[in-house]
Amino acid sequence: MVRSLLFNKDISGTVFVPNNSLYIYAFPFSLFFHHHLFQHLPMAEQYMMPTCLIEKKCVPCNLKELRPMDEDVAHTLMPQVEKWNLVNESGVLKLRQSWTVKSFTKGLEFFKIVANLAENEGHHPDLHLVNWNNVTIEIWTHACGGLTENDFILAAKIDKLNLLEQIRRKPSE
Ligand SMILES: C[C@H](O)[C@H](O)[C@H]1CNC2=NC(N)=NC(=O)C2=N1
Repeated sequence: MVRSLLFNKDISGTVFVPNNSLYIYAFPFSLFFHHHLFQHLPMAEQYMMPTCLIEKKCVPCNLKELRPMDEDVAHTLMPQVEKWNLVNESGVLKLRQSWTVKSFTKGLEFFKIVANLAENEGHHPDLHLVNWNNVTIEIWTHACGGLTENDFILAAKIDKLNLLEQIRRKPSE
């Protein structure tokens, strides 16, 4: 139970949903502003933070008992994929991010770099290239119809690629 003076209620895992689909995760901020509230918590709870996604590897999604994660669990991982939006498409949670590239072929180069990463991870995003220079990537685990840790690992690794910088430097074929 994490009480906040600011909101005067239990805010552990609270999500404030402004008028768009971007979720703002309050917990880290409340941790910063209300750290004195945490002194009474056992050490483990005070510093219980998600594992470091960038160092993990995606695992095969052929486990029969694979289940999509709950929305509140997804929010504990969002701070590690802060450029991504968490969207809920008719009950299916997905990670989504969009970029504008300079040309159609740059968009394809963008996809090629992401495809190499996806093949290495054995986990694959949905790639959209629309209106010739708008790239959108959506990541979710098709095998269970929702989000698993694999999706967050892939999202974190895509951000680490620094794609716009990479395709800017590459001469167009
Ligand atoms: C065995 C292997 O893990 C599966 O076929 C993978 C391949 N890539 C995948 N990618 C995504 N996004 N969802 C899946 O369910 C999935 N399944």
